[in-house]
Amino acid sequence: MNTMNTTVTSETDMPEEKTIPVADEQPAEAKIEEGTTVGHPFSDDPKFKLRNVEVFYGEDRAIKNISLDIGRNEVIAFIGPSGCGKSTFLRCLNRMNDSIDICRVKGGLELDDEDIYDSRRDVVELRARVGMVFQKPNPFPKSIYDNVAYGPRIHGLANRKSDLDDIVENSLRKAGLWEEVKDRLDATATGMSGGQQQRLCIARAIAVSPEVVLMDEPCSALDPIATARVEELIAELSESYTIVIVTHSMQQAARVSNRTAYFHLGHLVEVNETSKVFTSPEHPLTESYITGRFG
Ligand SMILES: Nc1ncnc2c1ncn2[C@@H]1O[C@H](COP(=O)(O)OP(=O)(O)OP(=O)(O)O)[C@@H](O)[C@H]1O
Repeated sequence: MNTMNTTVTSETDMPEEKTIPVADEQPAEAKIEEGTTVGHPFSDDPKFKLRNVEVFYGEDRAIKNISLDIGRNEVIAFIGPSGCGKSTFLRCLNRMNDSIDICRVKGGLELDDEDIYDSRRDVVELRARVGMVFQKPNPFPKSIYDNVAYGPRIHGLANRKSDLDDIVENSLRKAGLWEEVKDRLDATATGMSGGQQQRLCIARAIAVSPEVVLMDEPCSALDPIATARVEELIAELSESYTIVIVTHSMQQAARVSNRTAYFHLGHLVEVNETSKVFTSPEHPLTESYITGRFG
């Protein structure tokens, strides 16, 4: 038998192998064109209009020319590999990056057509309108009641004790916590379970009647039951608020959001209806990420 035709004599004779992309190794067709996002990054009824946004930490550019609208009363999820800039971009929406000395934000960022970064803007008022819930529940070392009453007190939202009581009760009800805590409002918040503490932080955020709630991986410190409870809550809150959620869980993004934004190395690669992102993504990098090839 003549085996000459099948004998590999050098590396160049090797059959071509298909490579699977990993984090630093992108498929050739997966080039990112800076400032270009595939899908539907814009909205007919934007709450936030974000244009050519760049964020620097010192000399390092963490956000690279991102333009996006966030619609009124939509739930939008930010997903992408670790370090791609999801939290940095989220924190621009209520100027949480102001507290980081080396951080600079450039571009057009508007909330209801008003410049978020206008130097005359009252940042305390901005953060009352655009509340935030963090990864790790961070209740104040105060009573359950005082945690929720804190914001309304500093913003002067209640003139009488009975008004404040109503705000506290309504906020705890909306956060699905009232029945569990109504008989121990004076108990210290730090004695609650992690899931209860996170729902308390959500109650605290909504007590000042925000228009937007930003959530930075709100369930990452919670068990599956507490996570399910917070996800139900997001669905209920989405009727009244715009919600922006950063999540590492694609299942969570699929369960709670209307649109999903995929970030990669500081770029916004794709924004689309959530069902589309998870069933037929338009960009090869999104596809690689959601099929678990990297990230
Ligand atoms: N305070 C900071 N000082 C300097 N660099 C920072 C700071 N915060 C974030 N970065 C850098 O900015 C980039 C984006 O980080 P960011 O935390 O926004 O990403 P992320 O997608 O939210 O990541 P993760 O999913 O791991 O939370 C990273 O390179 C990170 O190292």
